[in-house]
This record gives sequence, C-alpha cells and structure tokens, in this order.
Amino acid sequence: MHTAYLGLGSNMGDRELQLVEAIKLLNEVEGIEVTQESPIYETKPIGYTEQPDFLNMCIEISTELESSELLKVCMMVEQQLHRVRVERWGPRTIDIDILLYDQSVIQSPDLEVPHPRMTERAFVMVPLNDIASNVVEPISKKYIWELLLNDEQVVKYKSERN
Ligand SMILES: Nc1ncnc2c1ncn2[C@@H]1O[C@H](COP(=O)(O)OP(=O)(O)OP(=O)(O)O)[C@@H](O)[C@H]1O
Ligand SMILES: Nc1nc2c(c(=O)[nH]1)N=C(CO)CN2
Repeated sequence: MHTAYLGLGSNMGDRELQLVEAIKLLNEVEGIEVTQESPIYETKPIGYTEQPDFLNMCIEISTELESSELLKVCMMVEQQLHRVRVERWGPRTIDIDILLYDQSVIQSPDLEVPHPRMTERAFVMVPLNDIASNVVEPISKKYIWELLLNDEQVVKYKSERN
C-alpha cells in the first residue's frame, strides 16, 4: 500500500463542485481510498495572472496503484470533469497534480515526483501542511538549505555588544 498526496485546483465554472466531484471520482477508483482532505483555499493565480482566482486544496490517498497508474487515473478524472486547457498555466476546470508518492523520487518524461514546483507554491504548501505537517517540515527544511546553497546569503550575526 502506498501513500500519496495530490494537489487539486480549479478556476473555471463551479470551482467547489469540481473539487468535490474530483475527490468522489478518485475515491470510486478501485485501489484508491481518500484518507484526508485539507480545507479549501481561495488563491490568486500564480504564473499567468490574467485569469480568475483558484480554489486549491490537497488530499491524502492510500493506494495500491503504481505511480504511473495513478497519473493515468488523475488524467482520466480531469477528462471526466471536462478539463479544457487553453494554455499552459491558464484557466482550468480541474487540475490534479501528484505532489508526493511515498518517499519516491521519480524522473520520467511523463511524471516528476516530488512535483518540481511544489515548494515554490504557497497554494500547495499551505493545504499540504494542514494534512501532513510531518511531511512538510523536512521538505521545507531541505528547501531552506537549497535556498541558502543557491544564492541567498544568510550568515549568523555575531553580537558586537558586550
Ligand atoms: N507530479 C506530476 N503530477 C501531474 N502531472 C505531472 C507530474 N509530473 C509531470 N506531469 C506531467 O504534466 C502534464 C500535465 O501538465 P499540466 O498541463 O497539468 O501542467 P500544469 O498543471 O499546467 O502546470 P504545473 O505542472 O506547473 O502544475 C501531464 O501530462 C503529466 O504527464
Ligand atoms: N493560485 C494558483 N495559481 C496557479 C495554479 C493553481 O492551482 N492555483 N495552477 C497553476 C498551474 O498548475 C498555475 N497557477
């Protein structure tokens, strides 16, 4: 059995209904059980900003499916909810991203896990932290180290007072 975290987003049509429907459809798939749902957040669009606000949330699932099968299921659910994609990062009825799959690191042409942009996105990290703070804590700590290693200079200050 595997544990995975999925990020859900919607900014077209009945946004809340589409999140609810996506969770229902995922739960109906054999080999998937939705075990936790975060609160829903209303978020300003990141990236391409000339589009409506999103509703975002994260869920935890317990699954027998391999990661590639899980990706197919996510894409199938997106299709069932009539996802239309006009442009990359543009408006969509539903977007389902695989954020984490156990502790796996996957780098295939179709699937990258952990999701490569998740740590830059508060609309992912905030709801993920609501349902999996134990998972977010080591990730964010690692991320802080990466920021420091890459460009930011943050050096401990030695007091000049007595
Ligand atoms: N972790 C992942 N979860 C979902 N799709 C992924 C993942 N890694 C790679 N992909 C690929 O990304 C494609 C979907 O891209 P999509 O258009 O949904 O990206 P996006 O949601 O607009 O942008 P972003 O990936 O930055 O959230 C899929 O065809 C899938 O093969
Ligand atoms: N607030 C917000 N912004 C986004 C979102 C999203 O889900 N929420 N998804 C994107 C592409 O995946 C791009 N920008």
